[in-house]
Amino acid sequence: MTDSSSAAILTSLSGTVFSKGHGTGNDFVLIADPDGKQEIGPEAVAVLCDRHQGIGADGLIRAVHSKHLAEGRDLLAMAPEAEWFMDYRNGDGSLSEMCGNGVRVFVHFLIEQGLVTLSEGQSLTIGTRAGLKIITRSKDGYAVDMGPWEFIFPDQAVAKAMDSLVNAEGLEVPRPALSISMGNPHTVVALAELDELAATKLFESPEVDPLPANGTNVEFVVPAEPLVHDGAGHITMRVHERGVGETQSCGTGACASAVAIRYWAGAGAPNEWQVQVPGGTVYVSFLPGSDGKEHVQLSGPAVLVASGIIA
Ligand SMILES: N[C@@H](CCC[C@H](N)C(=O)O)C(=O)O
Repeated sequence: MTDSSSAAILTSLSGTVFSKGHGTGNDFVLIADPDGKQEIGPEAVAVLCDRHQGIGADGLIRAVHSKHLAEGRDLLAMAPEAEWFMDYRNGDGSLSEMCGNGVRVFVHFLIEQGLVTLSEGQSLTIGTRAGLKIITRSKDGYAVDMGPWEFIFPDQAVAKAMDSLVNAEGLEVPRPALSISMGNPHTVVALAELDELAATKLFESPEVDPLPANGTNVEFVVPAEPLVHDGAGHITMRVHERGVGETQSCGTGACASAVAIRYWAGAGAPNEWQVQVPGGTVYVSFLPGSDGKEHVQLSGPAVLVASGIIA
């Protein structure tokens, strides 16, 4: 994009109030647009998320009443209480179905803006492009019912416990991987050592073969040795996010990583997981859902650091 087109975009957004927040270092620009009057297109998102010439963030979240978006109206027909919709875009402007860290920060933003009231222990249902999500406020943050997980390539995953090969600079040979949908796509690679994780270079997109139809987020994960202590599985993760690059954390990626490592660990693997990411720790639990399916719950903090006005 040229300097003049970036400047024109910033001028068109002049006066817009924004907040900046993060969940374990996965950072977002947040804009309240309850009446759906300020659609922010892909180019504008890329300009605002630029870390040198914009505000800088991994993604942009617009808080909009569900009734103003087609996807939101479909969800309202099922759940009239889902008043708010998380309109999420990656830092490059592309849409993603879901953002796990973003959901927590979104709800925290709604509360801090006085747009919803939510006490500790209470839950809120919101709309996302991956469907309805229920968020419960806790003492330390928020727990999100992310719904059921799915294999992206179920036949290969079940037959061979892997479905693709992933390569990245720093790895000597391509590694077997498992592709998991958390509403958005993930490909999880297990590495044996923390040194190997540190040596993996994530400036460029990892090569994934076969690549899921809409691209993928790639998680590199080292299981702790021993894997389980204090009743929970422990893993360390780095991620290369679709539409962003390497980030400090990815909530849906942490869920997909726990799914894959638990699957590989086999019978007796725990239902509670702690996922260490460069920006902190998030927690993943597997719980029975009211629909009879296994649901994934993601818990972690949400922080708002600043607010401002686009000049
Ligand atoms: N960081 C997010 C995931 C954001 C979307 C992802 N980059 C994609 O394109 O699917 C999270 O916390 O889940």
